[in-house]
Amino acid sequence: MPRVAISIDGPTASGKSTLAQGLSQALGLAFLDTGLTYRSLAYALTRESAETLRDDLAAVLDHRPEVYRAPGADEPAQRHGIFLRGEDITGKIWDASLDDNLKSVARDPGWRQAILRLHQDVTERYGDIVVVGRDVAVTLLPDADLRIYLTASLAVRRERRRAQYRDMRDRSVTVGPATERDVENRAAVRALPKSLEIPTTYLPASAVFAAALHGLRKFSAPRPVRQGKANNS
Ligand SMILES: Nc1ncnc2c1ncn2[C@@H]1O[C@H](COP(=O)(O)OP(=O)(O)O)[C@@H](O)[C@H]1O
Ligand SMILES: Nc1ccn([C@H]2C[C@H](O)[C@@H](COP(=O)(O)OP(=O)(O)O)O2)c(=O)n1
Repeated sequence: MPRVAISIDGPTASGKSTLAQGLSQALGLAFLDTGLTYRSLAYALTRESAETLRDDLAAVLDHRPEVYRAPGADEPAQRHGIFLRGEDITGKIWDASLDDNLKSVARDPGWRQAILRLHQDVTERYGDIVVVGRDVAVTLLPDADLRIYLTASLAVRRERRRAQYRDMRDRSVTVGPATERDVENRAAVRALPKSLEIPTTYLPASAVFAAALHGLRKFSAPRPVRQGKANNS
């Protein structure tokens, strides 16, 4: 049973990875960025047949999450790494030419199911974890201690992504409005217990981090003992 499991959902450039990285470092957790698996599969499809990948994705693709083994550690004990048949492809999954493959993978329920199974293996192996990505609260971490949904206006998300990738010519900076999937996902997270929506448009990353920690404390605090009428007399 994990000591702590946190899910972070939200649209592109709402600050999911930034918050996850901060929480995993502060609390000494693993950090699984599920978007990296979607990107890796988009890349793997340029090298392997869809049939081979569908048959047993975990046998071909290895996603090693970032891991902080102690709260407050300066450096992770392990950095994010994606391996295709043992070859490190972590640096190859960002090219904008993979965008079409990425969209097909994300839309296909069969691929989503295969990726979910791979992620379930990872969360079982690593235990205490922060997981980032669309739909993870609903599909991957049904027992999370805290479910975060981040929002930010489209203009702010576009500006964040543009600034983030300013010096990286191969990366796609396209950021669109929240998709139908984002809207459904937001409603689904809201309906779950221990969920916290953080509107980040006007909040610096440090304030988002503080709000998340506050939520974690609130939801993990023991419930106050109710005083019955008989005890109050
Ligand atoms: N609250 C915030 N305020 C301003 N910039 C932020 C905030 N959160 C994240 N950023 C910056 O915005 C960019 C996108 O954040 P990122 O965490 O990669 O988003 P996501 O994982 O949701 O796509 C990064 O450059 C990050 O430093
Ligand atoms: N759990 C996930 C993670 C990513 N995806 C899809 C949607 C995203 O456009 C791509 C790439 O993920 P990534 O985390 O890099 O994307 P964002 O920065 O959040 O837009 O994969 C998904 O459908 N479900």
